[in-house]
Amino acid sequence: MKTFDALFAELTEKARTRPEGSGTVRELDAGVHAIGKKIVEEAAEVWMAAEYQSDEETAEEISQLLYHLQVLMVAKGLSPADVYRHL
Ligand SMILES: N=c1c2ncn([C@@H]3O[C@H](COP(=O)(O)OP(=O)(O)OP(=O)(O)O)[C@@H](O)[C@H]3O)c2ncn1[C@@H]1O[C@H](COP(=O)(O)O)[C@@H](O)[C@H]1O
Repeated sequence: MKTFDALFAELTEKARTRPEGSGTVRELDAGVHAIGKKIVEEAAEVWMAAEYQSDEETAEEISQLLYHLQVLMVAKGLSPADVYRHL
């Protein structure tokens, strides 16, 4: 099972090596504005799933929101520690 930190390390490596076919690289190239829109879209999907769908579907939507938040962190050069500091 993948953790938040393990996914972040994977995405950081993708940004560095830019492998062919990586959705993360594509999203990073689209820029912060596009990533931000994706975050808002995923947040709405989390909300709708929590109200109207199963716990499993809600968990999946949450995982997608976390992914897009991490892509934004990579785009902005923020580390998990920068975030954890505020928790
Ligand atoms: N965890 C994720 C992940 N969660 C969500 N997503 C992306 O978010 C999209 C889900 O968004 P939607 O539900 O809106 O589906 P969609 O509308 O069909 O998606 P789009 O057409 O908008 O891309 C997926 O299509 C993926 O592009 C993810 N993309 C990648 N990962 C993981 O990130 C790592 C690196 O991935 P790559 O960079 O693609 O190699 C791998 O471990 C992946 O498993």
